[in-house]
Amino acid sequence: MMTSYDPLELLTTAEMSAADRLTIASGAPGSYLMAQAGAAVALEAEHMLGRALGRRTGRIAIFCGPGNNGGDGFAAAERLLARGCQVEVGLLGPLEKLTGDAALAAKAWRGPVSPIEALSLDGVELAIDALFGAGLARGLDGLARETVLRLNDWSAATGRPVLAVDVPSGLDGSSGQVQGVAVKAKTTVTFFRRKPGHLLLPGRVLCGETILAQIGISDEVLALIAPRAMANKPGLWSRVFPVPRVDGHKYTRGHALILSGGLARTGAARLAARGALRAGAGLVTVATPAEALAVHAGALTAIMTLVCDDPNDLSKILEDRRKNAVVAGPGLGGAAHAKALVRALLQSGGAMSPPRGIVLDADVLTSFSGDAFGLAQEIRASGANVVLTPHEGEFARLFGDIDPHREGSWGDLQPQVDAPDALLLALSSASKLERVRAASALTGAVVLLKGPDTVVAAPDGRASIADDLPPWLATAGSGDVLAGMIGGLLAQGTPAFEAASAGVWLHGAAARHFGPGLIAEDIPESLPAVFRTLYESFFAQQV
Ligand SMILES: NC(=O)C1=CN([C@@H]2O[C@H](COP(=O)(O)OP(=O)(O)OC[C@H]3O[C@@H](n4cnc5c(N)ncnc54)[C@H](O)[C@@H]3O)[C@@H](O)[C@H]2O)[C@@H](O)CC1
Ligand SMILES: [K+]
Repeated sequence: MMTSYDPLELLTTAEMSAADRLTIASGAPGSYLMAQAGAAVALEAEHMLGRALGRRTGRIAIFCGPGNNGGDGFAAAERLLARGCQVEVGLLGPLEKLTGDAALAAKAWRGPVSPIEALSLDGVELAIDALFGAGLARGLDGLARETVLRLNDWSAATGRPVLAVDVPSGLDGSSGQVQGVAVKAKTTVTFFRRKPGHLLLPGRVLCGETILAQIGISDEVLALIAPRAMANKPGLWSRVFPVPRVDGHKYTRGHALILSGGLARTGAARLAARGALRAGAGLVTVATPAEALAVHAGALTAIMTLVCDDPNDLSKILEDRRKNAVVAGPGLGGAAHAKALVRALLQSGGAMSPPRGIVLDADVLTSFSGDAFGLAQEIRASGANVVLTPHEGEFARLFGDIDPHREGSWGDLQPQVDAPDALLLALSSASKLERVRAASALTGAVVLLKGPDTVVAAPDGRASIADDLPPWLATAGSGDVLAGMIGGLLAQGTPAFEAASAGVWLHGAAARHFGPGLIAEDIPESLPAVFRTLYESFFAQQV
């Protein structure tokens, strides 16, 4: 059965094997799961042929590997043959070496099996890639590599599609990274739950459209597996989303403070402020150097202004604990100035309850380049709910080349983090998910690493991955708006992980609503329409 909705949980390949084992242990034979997987692949193959040719004929070539992914290929082949399709099967390696369910599926296949190099693609309408799935253990080489390249060349030259079983072969399902080479699929059929690699780049592009099929694994296994990575969809954060209440008023919706840079760079703070206001903060104030006050005052209406020239001014302003969320970074300017302001910001608030929400972005992150330990210590000492929102460049400058062996670099931080060596290794991992998790575990902040596959991670290991951000969101000032929106959600009391995840989703939804041609100013203005749909569909609230 194919699902038309997207469940949130994302399972690593190890978690998926656990789901498989638990299901088999509860009495469902592995051969049954494989038959179901094969049937789901066969169904999609027929759809694809039907779409391409308007009929269900045309040669199908199935490329099977030596494990259970290949077993799924055999199961699909038998199903397609039974449906009257023309199917040919090639196997990587000797038939006698197949074991377990894959051997049973191969035995049940009534047609011939060619060595993989002899399986011709001439005149083929659809190729099925069942070489490797969750069991990929290393980079592809030799005949496996040649076969993948042959499939890709054929597809590029003829425009005919490849249907991948579980993941395109060569793609690591947990990280979304390519191991040597990988198949470029038109469609991927995966089972039970998606994996992080279906969402993370380049995986998402290599998968083409990912279709989820249910093959008899019960949702009950999720309670035992307790997956920590989720697709970033409203279901992830709707429980704590600040839907306005009839008996609420602007003071219950918090007060966001946005720090501005000097005269030449005020736009970024205004974009962030507009984002915070549209995201629902009750009040928004821009704290600006005196030199830029007139510029802001002339350009702002609903948003207030305050003069803030130095860290002392900021500490004074923050004595007002109703200012419960702060955004610092967009257009803030010079490293020394930004760093001094952030120190004052993190040291203010003390034992505020609930702690102040703080978004650190752009120039603030750059001001701590190479000093992730220093930033981590300040964040941890502050007791604030901090969200860091780097793009790849800022992330690399902050966490890229920290030296764990430098005398005193850890300061008093080491006892505060679990498995520090593993954590430092993970910071340079090829997996975006693992890098962001490590950065979060190190700093004690929620970390959001931007991109078409934005990842948000919390210090406890929870993570969300976006899968629907439109490419036109990458426009000047877009990140400033995002930082402001997260500040606006924090001001309303949304917990940091959910505020960051919801901010990412709303940002993408606003961009999708507006469409191509979007500039940063359009994002806050598109939010009302997004809220309307969200409230009606998710909170059953008439708007
Ligand atoms: N819930 C599940 O886990 C289910 C899994 N099924 C299928 O089973 C697959 C996983 O099966 P396996 O664990 O057998 O793994 P795979 O079939 O992905 O691959 C394992 C085999 O490939 C070899 N291998 C790994 N990397 C290689 C490389 N780089 N070069 C050459 N050989 C390499 C291994 O030695 C092993 O023989 C899934 O992807 C899915 O298609 C389905 O049958 C049904 C349910
Ligand atoms: K595959």
